[in-house]
Amino acid sequence: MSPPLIELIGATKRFPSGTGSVHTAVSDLTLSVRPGEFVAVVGPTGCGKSTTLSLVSGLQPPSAGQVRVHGKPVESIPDGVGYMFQTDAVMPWRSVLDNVASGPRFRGVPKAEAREQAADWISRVGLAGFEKYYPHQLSGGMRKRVALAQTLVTSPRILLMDEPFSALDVQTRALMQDELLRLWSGTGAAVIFVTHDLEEAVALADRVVVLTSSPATVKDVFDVGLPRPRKVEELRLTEEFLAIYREVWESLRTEVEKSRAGGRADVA
Ligand SMILES: Nc1ncnc2c1ncn2[C@@H]1O[C@H](COP(=O)(O)OP(=O)(O)OP(=O)(O)O)[C@@H](O)[C@H]1O
Repeated sequence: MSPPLIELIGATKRFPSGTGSVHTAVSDLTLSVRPGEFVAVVGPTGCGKSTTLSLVSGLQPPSAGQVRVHGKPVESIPDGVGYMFQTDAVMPWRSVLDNVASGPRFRGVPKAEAREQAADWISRVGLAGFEKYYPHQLSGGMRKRVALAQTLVTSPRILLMDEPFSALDVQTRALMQDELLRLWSGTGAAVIFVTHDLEEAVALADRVVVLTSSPATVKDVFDVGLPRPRKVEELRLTEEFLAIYREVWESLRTEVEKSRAGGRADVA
């Protein structure tokens, strides 16, 4: 079995709170992800999911414990990491082609080659013919495709995704989930995918990690033994899917209830 690409070992993150005290967002969290593994992270609203991702991305140093990527402690933003967030990082003043080419350009790839790589990825995400369009001329789903191409064009070994599809309508979201699985399969990239949507987590992942209500630590880990390739819309209707969904929800439900009791109205 290949060694983990991402390791959080007893990771804890504390933030100074406004009142001068300290708020613990993540507590003693241990999780590892191997190459080619797709891990979904779910937990009640505000429990510390994004903070967990920010530890892996090097945006936040842990207050205690260790965070390793490629076997080395994370001290700054590690190489080979692609990000995708709820709000996409598409630049409105640049064409689709230049948006996608900007990552390779930033890494020093010559312009013509960067544009060639970008055109290839634009076509892979189904946007061939839209290279010269600007983001405002595209639908939300198309902009997400641009963001996917932007993320994947640099062939990241690690993909960190924080609710990337949550702003999309249901049908577009399902399409994008399928697209993500198709484009990710065979890349060997390790994925951590944070979501509020338990269906999305089970449909996409090899493992679903349930975090506790704040502060976040790992409560349960569920293996999703559903075969690949998957078509999420079809998968959702199967007995196997529903059985895993129910099991994960049982675990998550208690944390959501604790979180609600603690004053968080939103649920996972
Ligand atoms: N930079 C920061 N400074 C202070 N507190 C922070 C900071 N980042 C996060 N927090 C706090 O840490 C806690 C966890 O936040 P985080 O965004 O990680 O939760 P989440 O589970 O991703 O939330 P959501 O479900 O709403 O997306 C929150 O109480 C938040 O206010």
